[in-house]
Amino acid sequence: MTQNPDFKRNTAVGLDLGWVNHLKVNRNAADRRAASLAARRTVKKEYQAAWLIKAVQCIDLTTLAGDDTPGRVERLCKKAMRPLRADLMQALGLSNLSTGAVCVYHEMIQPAAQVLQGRLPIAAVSTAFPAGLSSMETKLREIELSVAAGATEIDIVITRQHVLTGNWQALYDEMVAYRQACGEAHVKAILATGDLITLENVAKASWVCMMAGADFIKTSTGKEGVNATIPVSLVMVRAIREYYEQTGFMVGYKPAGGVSTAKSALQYLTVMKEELGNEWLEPHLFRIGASSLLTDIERQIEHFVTGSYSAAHRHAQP
Ligand SMILES: O=C[C@H](O)COP(=O)(O)O
Repeated sequence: MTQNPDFKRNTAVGLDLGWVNHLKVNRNAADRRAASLAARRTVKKEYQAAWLIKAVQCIDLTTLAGDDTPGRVERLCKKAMRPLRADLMQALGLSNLSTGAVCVYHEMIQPAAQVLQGRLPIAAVSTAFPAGLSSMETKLREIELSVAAGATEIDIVITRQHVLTGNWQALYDEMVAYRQACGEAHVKAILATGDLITLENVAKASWVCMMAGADFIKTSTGKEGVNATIPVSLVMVRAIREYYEQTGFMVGYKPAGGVSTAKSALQYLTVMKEELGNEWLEPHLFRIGASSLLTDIERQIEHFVTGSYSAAHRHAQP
């Protein structure tokens, strides 16, 4: 996930229940800050194009559908390796561009690996995605099988009932076990924030997963009623910032689910830049989990290059 040999991967630091139990979140303040961030920073023209290229590099290009086929995954992987049309790449003076990774179900790891040949990371969703309600034994085995099949990133789903019942020890223990089962593969902890009811629960779950060694914290599976939002993102990235201040470990952030427009991608980049700084705007610390976002980004870049929009259907869907 990271090319930097000096990068210090997060490891379990122990569960500090006193800290977790005292976490508080002011919902109104988070909403106000979210609204002001969206309104305050707008980027135009070549700056916008540069930010959109950055967004492309941070996409986990995703297909997580019951009717996925090796053919669809093959197209997704080809798109991930060449996310923009050749004429747009040429106009922008770019020779190399790819998304951060592809993200698929376990059964699609092998078809993805055949196309990618190690050129891009494969993230696999795991632990009985999206509900997470299989036995622990099954979930750990699933992780091991996905790593053995070639996934270098594992997106696990947490057990929501541990959060909803305040059983932080159980959440910590499962996250430690998932991290261990991943071995060298990096682990993204999906909190399914739309199921967690309060922002305080989101903050606490973020902290517990980081204390247990998560490499990334991720908002959603894309299957909850409410997926990534800016207020939830503010709570999660502030937890990442404080965790870094306390431990020195840099944990990544992945908003996922419903991020389908270039405009919304720019908002998430803004949150990262304003709250965490430029260091967190790289693919080893920031990903956007999205299935259709790339289509809109390519359209906006085409508009920047040619001055006009083409219909979305003219852009190859992954
Ligand atoms: O993790 C990624 C999400 O499942 C993708 O959600 P989306 O299809 O709404 O972009």
